[in-house]
Amino acid sequence: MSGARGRPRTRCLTIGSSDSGGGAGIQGDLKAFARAGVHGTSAVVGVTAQNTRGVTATASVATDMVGHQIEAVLEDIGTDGVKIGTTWSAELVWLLVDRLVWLDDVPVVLDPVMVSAAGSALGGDEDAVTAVREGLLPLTWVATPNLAEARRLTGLGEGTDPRKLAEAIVELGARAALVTDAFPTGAGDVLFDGERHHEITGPRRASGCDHGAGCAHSALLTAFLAQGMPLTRAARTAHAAVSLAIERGAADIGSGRHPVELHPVEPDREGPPW
Ligand SMILES: Nc1ncnc2c1ncn2[C@@H]1O[C@H](COP(=O)(O)OP(=O)(O)O)[C@@H](O)[C@H]1O
Ligand SMILES: Cc1ncc(COP(=O)(O)OP(=O)(O)O)c(N)n1
Repeated sequence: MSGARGRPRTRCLTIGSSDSGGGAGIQGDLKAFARAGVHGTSAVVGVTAQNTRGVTATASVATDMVGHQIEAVLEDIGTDGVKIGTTWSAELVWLLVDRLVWLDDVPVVLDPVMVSAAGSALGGDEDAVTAVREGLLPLTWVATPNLAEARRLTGLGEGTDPRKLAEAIVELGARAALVTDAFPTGAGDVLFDGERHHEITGPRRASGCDHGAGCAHSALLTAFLAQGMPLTRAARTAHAAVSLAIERGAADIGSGRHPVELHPVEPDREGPPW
């Protein structure tokens, strides 16, 4: 398979849940992959009945079926990057660990989704969080929690400096941690690459179109790393793209928190194209 410029096309696998509203989850990730020019594949671990106002029902997919999806993708198509979103149970997490531990040199981005912007619970129980901590974080290249998720993962309290949260996640085994929407004023993220802290800042958008922002951000980050972009540039480019996607969001879709609307991203160029 080759891309428009004759090079082999980059492939990325998203492991997460369906959002019936099309803004976040698997649907949001596949749109972000397409925007970044990579071929997206998926392993659906759960289904949500969801719109821009919230989640009304959830169901998980049988764990062995998740395993079959991952095997089907990897044995034929292969992957250059993996993004993990919702992880509903410890059993599912340990299956993912078992399958992903064999991937050599493939960036794994973990977006530990626990609650939607509309306030609906999307994470697993405490056993699932423990399994993420003990099993998945050590396989993770970059974890991308928001502040609340970072606190739950680390057990650190309200008011903990986001830089300390990122360091604690690296101590738990991730190679790097990017705490999203980490500043009380303005907007932006805090990245700890295992050695140094980087602040990624930008204007705060108030369009009301932020549903799917976290999914789009971590999916773009996965795509950029899979394409070989250095981590700090990938993190800055993903934030800039999502910030614009909030500003120019899909305000005509739904009556709650409208979805983000990603615009084409060309990571081959020196800087962000916007
Ligand atoms: N109002 C906003 N204006 C600009 N950027 C934002 C805004 N809200 C979130 N972001 C950016 O969107 C990305 C996803 O972050 P976040 O919304 O925290 O994810 P999640 O949906 O997982 O909570 C981050 O790069 C963050 O800085
Ligand atoms: C199925 C599903 N997965 C993940 C999320 C969380 O999406 P996110 O991008 O963090 O955006 P918000 O929902 O917080 O706006 C989700 N909602 N559904």
